[in-house]
Amino acid sequence: MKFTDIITERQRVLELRKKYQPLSDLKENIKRVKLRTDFKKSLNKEYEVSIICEYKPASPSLGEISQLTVGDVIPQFEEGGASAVSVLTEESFFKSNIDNLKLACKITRLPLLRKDFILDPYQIYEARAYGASAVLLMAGVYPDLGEGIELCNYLDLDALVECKTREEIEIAIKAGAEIIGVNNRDFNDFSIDLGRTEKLASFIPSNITLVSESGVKTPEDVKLLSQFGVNAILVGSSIMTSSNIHKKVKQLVNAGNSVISGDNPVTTGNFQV
Ligand SMILES: O=C(O)c1ccccc1NCC(=O)[C@H](O)[C@H](O)COP(=O)(O)O
Repeated sequence: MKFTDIITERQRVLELRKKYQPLSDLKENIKRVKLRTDFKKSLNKEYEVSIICEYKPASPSLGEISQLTVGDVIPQFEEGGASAVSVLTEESFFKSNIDNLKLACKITRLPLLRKDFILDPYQIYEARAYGASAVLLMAGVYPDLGEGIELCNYLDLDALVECKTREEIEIAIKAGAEIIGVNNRDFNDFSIDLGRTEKLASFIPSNITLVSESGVKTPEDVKLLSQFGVNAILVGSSIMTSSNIHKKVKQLVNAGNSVISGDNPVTTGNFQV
């Protein structure tokens, strides 16, 4: 399976969604959906690396991960001290859907990220209509990043702009990104390299919120990434496969709480001085 297969499938399902629920309907629905902001704020805690916990039932790299529902896991994310929740909404490869976002809204007051392969403004409106506080925009995938970020601003959504290279970071900054995510997973062979965050962190100014995404399994991983000046870490698989989700989240959260004020007192923003 190639990354382009995911995008092709996403495009196919998107066209069906547009027929099932036209944009005009979504715009009507948005008027009735309570605004959930503060995603960015929840990631910017002084002397603390925030943990974003992801609802992820399956993935291309692991196949089926868990049969637990959002109702099973989100209260445990909350109890463990998660700062925000990411909900995967892709059907075919991640076995979730947009209704899980709506359900998540009823379960938690934590900020909610819509995690998907966003290709079209329709999906940004959809995220807002289903209760998201933020959406993931991939710098290498979304057709016009500046317009995407502007639409997010217009709808009071935060945009987490995912970048894989220094060039993508430059594009994201020019487009007005305020939150940048560095994904540690290679989308060709699915290998993980936490060193990618280390490599790219220095190109991200400290006024931009930095999120490290993917491959985090242990408190040691959290401590390592904390040294690179990240503000937040997005974790999915290792939490979803844990036999004690609440305890696992707490361990990662505690690791994020202790590092900056303890082991790395000289870290400021995304740059180490
Ligand atoms: O997770 C995958 O296998 C995957 C494959 C191809 C494209 C994207 C993929 N994952 C999306 C994500 O970014 C992760 O779900 C998220 O960062 C959490 O990662 P992890 O903690 O490693 O589950």
